[in-house]
Amino acid sequence: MSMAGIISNAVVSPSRTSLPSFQLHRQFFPNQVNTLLRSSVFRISPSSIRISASSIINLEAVAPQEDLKTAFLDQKETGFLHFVKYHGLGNDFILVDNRDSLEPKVTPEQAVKLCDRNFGVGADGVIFAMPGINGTDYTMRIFNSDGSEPEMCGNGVRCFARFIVELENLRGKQSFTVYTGVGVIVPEIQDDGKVKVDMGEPVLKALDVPTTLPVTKDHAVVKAGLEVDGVTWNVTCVSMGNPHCVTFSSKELQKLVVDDINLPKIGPKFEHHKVFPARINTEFVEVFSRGHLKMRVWERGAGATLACGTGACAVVVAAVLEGHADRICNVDLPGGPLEIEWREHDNHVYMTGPAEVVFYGCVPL
Ligand SMILES: N[C@@H](CCC[C@H](N)C(=O)O)C(=O)O
Repeated sequence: MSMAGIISNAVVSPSRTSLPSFQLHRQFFPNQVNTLLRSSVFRISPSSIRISASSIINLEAVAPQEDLKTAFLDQKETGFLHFVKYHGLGNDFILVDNRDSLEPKVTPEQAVKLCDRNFGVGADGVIFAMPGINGTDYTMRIFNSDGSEPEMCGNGVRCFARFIVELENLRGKQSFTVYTGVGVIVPEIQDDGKVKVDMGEPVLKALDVPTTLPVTKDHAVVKAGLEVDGVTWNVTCVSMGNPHCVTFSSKELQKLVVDDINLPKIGPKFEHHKVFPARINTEFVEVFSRGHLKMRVWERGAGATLACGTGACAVVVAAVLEGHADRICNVDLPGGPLEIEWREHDNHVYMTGPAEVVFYGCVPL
């Protein structure tokens, strides 16, 4: 449920809390309570908003939710960052309306602070909705939670598409062109609210992934041995604009059981391995059938996340190349499933999945 949704049903109660707080914006409320709430600090729980003021105020009279959202997103107060937090299967992002400039409103250092789950808002990355370039409708840029800038983000682009729909007040089925670090990406909002994205062609040439691992066929690294932490993993390397190393097995284990993988221990060793000059995202995959896979991911610049869209695309490409799966698969991630198709006739990968608002927020910058 969005914060606006929570607010419209909420009873405000007094509370003293030292937990992370957000400044409540007066435009959420009718005039008579503006003054009282303007400087109040609150935190949200599933059923209530707690305010550090001493009065109890009934908020039933707030304006309709759509107006609240529009009013909130229109705020341009200096010194504050207005954002909407979204998630795609638990891969969460702070979305910033940056349509008036090609300069991100947040620096990489500020992004690190905002993404901090204890001292900040908490997210896997910060995404900027910017004006389009090269004839596109919009530009998307993203900072990982460590402040690095990846070329592309699959779950992020679905969240981006839903954010644009909200910013522009669009209705029904929509699609637009988005300029990213990998070129033009085309997300399409479907009737059921899910977002289908043409993720373009996978890049298999080792030098372009990039990896210095020896190629196994056609300049690509498919089921090659890579030693990490004393284990020889069989890996296939795929770039979906950003680099991925996918493994289904090791020399010792014919099939991985992904829940048994110690991700925080092994993930960083893949990420910083010398054969990956731009670092790497790593996917550990279990095959249930030719159309059903399960993966866990260690992301470059973000660590273990609940989902990775580009990762799921890379997994299906690798599964087809290694002969484990057909071209249309459901991929289970810790945060839920994605539908992935590597289409034969155009060589493009298509990803379909959800993107949801978590809450609306405002922080001093
Ligand atoms: N979670 C994303 C990928 C984000 C970028 C990645 N951490 C990288 O550095 O390449 C996705 O859904 O694709």
